[in-house]
Amino acid sequence: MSQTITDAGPAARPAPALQDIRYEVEGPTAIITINRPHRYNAFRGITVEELIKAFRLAWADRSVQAVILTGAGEKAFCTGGDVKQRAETGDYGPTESGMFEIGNLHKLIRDIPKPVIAAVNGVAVGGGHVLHVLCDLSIASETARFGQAGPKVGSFDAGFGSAYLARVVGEKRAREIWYLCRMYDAATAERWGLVNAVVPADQLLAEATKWAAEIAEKSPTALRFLKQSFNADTDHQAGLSNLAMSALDLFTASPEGLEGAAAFAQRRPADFVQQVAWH
Ligand SMILES: CC(C)(COP(=O)(O)OP(=O)(O)OC[C@H]1O[C@@H](n2cnc3c(N)ncnc32)[C@H](O)[C@@H]1OP(=O)(O)O)[C@@H](O)C(=O)NCCC(=O)NCCSC(=O)CCC(=O)c1ccccc1C(=O)O
Repeated sequence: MSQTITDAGPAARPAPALQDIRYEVEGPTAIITINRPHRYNAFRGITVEELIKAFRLAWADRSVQAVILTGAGEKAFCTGGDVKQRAETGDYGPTESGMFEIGNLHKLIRDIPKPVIAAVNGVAVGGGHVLHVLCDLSIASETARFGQAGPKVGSFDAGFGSAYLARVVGEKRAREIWYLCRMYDAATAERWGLVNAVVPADQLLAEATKWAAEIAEKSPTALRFLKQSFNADTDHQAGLSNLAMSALDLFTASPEGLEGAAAFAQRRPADFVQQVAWH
């Protein structure tokens, strides 16, 4: 993905038609909302493609100085890959590009030279948890819950999802999160440094907007260099992410990976051990 997007101004580009997300600009803030509440805001291929379009719009729009990423409804921020879609078709569904670009989305959230704030309005699990971890800042509602679930449903993110998480919460806690697949409440997330602040659910978006407005008072150039400086220390994890996504492509098509998705869709415990293909 290109590192430089020429700022031609929003008028130069027609707004794309979006079906899985909403993109709104309010003053200096772009608000990107994953809008699949019937699937707890799980993402499919199209969702990821639209998120990439939205982040690129926010990058190119000089009036936008901060981005808020959130989920529609009160239940979920994002629950990662759409496991039902994967159980039905064996993949995350068709896309314009023909690719499932979750790795590029991860890199884009890091590369957009403007602070990204996750407003975590409910469950953030699996690939949805990874999205909030990758945001510069996270503000959670008191009702938010956090965790990784890949090893329960035949998936994993062994790129930023493991390595960058360990930078945020430390090795022991990152390993606990991935190995046990428990869910953690907002107070624990705040204590562990996973989120910057916790607020009542009805104040979440207002609080995130307030933080974005405070950011917008600062020098965009100073913030751009600071973000790039913070990122530089972990940019090598992008290579790890490429490897992890290649591994995940193979794993999700394996009997063990397919068993995880099928068990979730059929609401039964998975029998992984019978499907393991190595000794
Ligand atoms: C989120 C839950 C903990 C919520 O539990 P609960 O409150 O009891 O509600 P439910 O009745 O379970 O769910 C409500 C409703 O939503 C549907 N749903 C929830 N999550 C998903 C999902 N991920 N995909 C599709 N549908 C979902 C659920 O089926 C219900 O629908 P009904 O019609 O009412 O039946 C709980 O739901 C839960 O644990 N969900 C599974 C979350 C999960 O496992 N996500 C992880 C996917 S794997 C992953 O994300 C790690 C890998 C990764 O990051 C990645 C990296 C690169 C490429 C892809 C991925 C990827 O994400 O796969």
